[in-house]
Amino acid sequence: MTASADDEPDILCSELVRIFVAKGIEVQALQGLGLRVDRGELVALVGASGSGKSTLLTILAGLDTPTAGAARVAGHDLIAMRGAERLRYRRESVGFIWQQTARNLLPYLSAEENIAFAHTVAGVVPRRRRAEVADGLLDLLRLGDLRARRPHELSGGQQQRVAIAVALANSPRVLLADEPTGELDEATSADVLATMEEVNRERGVTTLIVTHDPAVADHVDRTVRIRDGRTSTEVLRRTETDHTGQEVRVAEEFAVLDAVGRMQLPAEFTRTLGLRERVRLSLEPDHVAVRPGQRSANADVPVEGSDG
Ligand SMILES: Nc1ncnc2c1ncn2[C@@H]1O[C@H](COP(=O)(O)OP(=O)(O)OP(=O)(O)O)[C@@H](O)[C@H]1O
Repeated sequence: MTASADDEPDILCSELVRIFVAKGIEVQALQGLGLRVDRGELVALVGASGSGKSTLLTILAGLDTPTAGAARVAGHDLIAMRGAERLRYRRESVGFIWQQTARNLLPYLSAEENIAFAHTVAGVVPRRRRAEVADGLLDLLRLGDLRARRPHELSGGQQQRVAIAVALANSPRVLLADEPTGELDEATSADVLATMEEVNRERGVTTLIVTHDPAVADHVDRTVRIRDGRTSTEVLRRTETDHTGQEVRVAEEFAVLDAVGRMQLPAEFTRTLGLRERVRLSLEPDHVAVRPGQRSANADVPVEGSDG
């Protein structure tokens, strides 16, 4: 492990590529993806099915390695990391929550025993402190009364709350969740997302949630969208006070410009203006204009594609 400077982001990916070869056919699941998540941030990662979200999360979890590019998480270089460090990274630096509630917990152990098992496997928390750490987590996740129940005696939402406690057992710097509300109904999903928000606030654990759940917008300040294996847009949200003194949430969407100046135009823009293959770019005083490269039927009317 390399010691990380205090201002180093907890997740930093650049030009990440992951190519799978299945039956002789190459699939580029990640195509030069960049992502930065600062310490203590709570970020949602969204994108259509097949856009590369799970591929990215599996790499960040230390379970797969990219074909090319750079990725650092919690001070670890995920590309250079080998056997023993990789194992230690998975046990100490990251916690995971999977969509399938059953995948997160051992079915024959109670909530409390599942946390104790995570402690035993990793051996990070000293024995004398384990009971106290488990009590703190059961309190934080509102599981005090349910500590002796086994997974099948808990609702889906309660199981995911135990899963969060288990993921936090070894005080990881980074929490990764792959569709944590995918098997839950709307009300339970909102409860699990609110719990993750609270855990992030209380413990300061850097959290990345991959989700299709639109309700996530109510719980995170930043949503990153992946399209075709690249980060395409980000939505930033902030709370402002309007002229009547009311607090309102304001959301603003940005296109992501990568280190070498590439960005993706929204599919709706390219479709509406028939932009394909070649476009005309021009630098205006305060914006860049993108025009169709092919001659338009009415050449006198320039079509402005983007105003920055
Ligand atoms: N092990 C694999 N072998 C071959 N192709 C794969 C493999 N894993 C993923 N892919 C392909 O990589 C692309 C990205 O898949 P990925 O599972 O990362 O998408 P996703 O955004 O998580 O989708 P979903 O929202 O449906 O889970 C897809 O085209 C998928 O078929």
